[in-house]
Amino acid sequence: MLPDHVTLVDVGPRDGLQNEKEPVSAAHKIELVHRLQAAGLREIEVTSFVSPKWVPQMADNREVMDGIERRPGVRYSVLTPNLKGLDAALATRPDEIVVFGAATEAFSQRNINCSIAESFERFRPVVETAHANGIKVRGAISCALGCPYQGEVSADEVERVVRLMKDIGVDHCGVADTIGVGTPRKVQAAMERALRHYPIAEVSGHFHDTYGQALVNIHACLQMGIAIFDASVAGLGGCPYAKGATGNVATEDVLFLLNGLGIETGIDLDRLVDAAAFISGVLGRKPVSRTGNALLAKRAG
Ligand SMILES: CC(C)(COP(=O)([O-])OP(=O)([O-])OC[C@H]1O[C@@H](n2cnc3c(N)ncnc32)[C@H](O)[C@@H]1OP(=O)([O-])[O-])[C@@H](O)C(=O)NCCC(=O)NCCSC(=O)C[C@@](C)(O)CC(=O)[O-]
Repeated sequence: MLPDHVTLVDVGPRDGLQNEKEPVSAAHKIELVHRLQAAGLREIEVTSFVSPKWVPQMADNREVMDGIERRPGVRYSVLTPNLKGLDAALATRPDEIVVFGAATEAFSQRNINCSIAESFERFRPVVETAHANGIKVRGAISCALGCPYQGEVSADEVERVVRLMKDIGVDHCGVADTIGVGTPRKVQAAMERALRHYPIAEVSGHFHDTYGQALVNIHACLQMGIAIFDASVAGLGGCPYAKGATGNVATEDVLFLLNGLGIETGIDLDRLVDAAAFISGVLGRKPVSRTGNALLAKRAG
């Protein structure tokens, strides 16, 4: 049975914009967050507290977090790879923080400059400190369906990292297809490993649409009862450490699917398309979203 309600986490302001070569102003990022919450998004990944040398686009993290007019009922999350990032993030009152590990050693090294074991030594005090401050911790497992350096990734490798997340007290397990190579059976096998250690309400999917498989993978997760997905308005994005990776699945496309299935999200498609048009205008290109472009063309007559 499919779930009645799905939560979409819009990661556009963070995952979507982190790889943009031209600087996007803090004011535009803040406006994007405002438009997303006006469309009904209740979970927004706003920014990351990572090294500005590694990801310059997120260097304005504090300005962006401080500039948002917060709405009750909306959860604002930020990425923190280590205690330095968490300390800086705490000053901006995030509702949730995200630690991001990888299913493969090669990607862990390229993305956060350490081994998987070292990454968890860094995450452990981050989780403890976040919890001591009453903040929930989401974990993301990159390259759970394939790695740009290693290639195939097995379900055993995914489960190893799921266990590490559970061992250090991470509250939620996000399974991420960083390079978009997953297909439904493989996705279900990876999700099944996450579900051995986390309740279904604390497992989510994060799909990049590089090979056009994201929606079918989300449908495969829905069939398992999974009801939380990351998506990125206008299909923004691409990971700086995964060559050729395109954006996350577009939030508009996921919403169109969910609306068609009669699954409740609380999100207004027209206002979401407005948000997609806004940020695409800022970036000077069309949304990478079938639904967004179709509705914009319809509006234009
Ligand atoms: C993790 C580090 C920081 C380790 O980087 P490092 O060089 O190993 O760290 P370090 O502790 O040796 O410090 C080196 C320098 O970085 C500074 N530093 C150290 N930590 C921080 C911090 N938190 N904030 C700001 N500055 C920091 C530190 O102060 C020092 O500055 P310096 O003395 O040279 O001037 C680095 O590798 C990094 O920032 N990597 C970027 C990771 C990233 O943002 N990747 C993209 C997001 S993950 C993703 O997109 C995947 C996901 C989640 O969406 C799911 C999916 O699709 O797969």
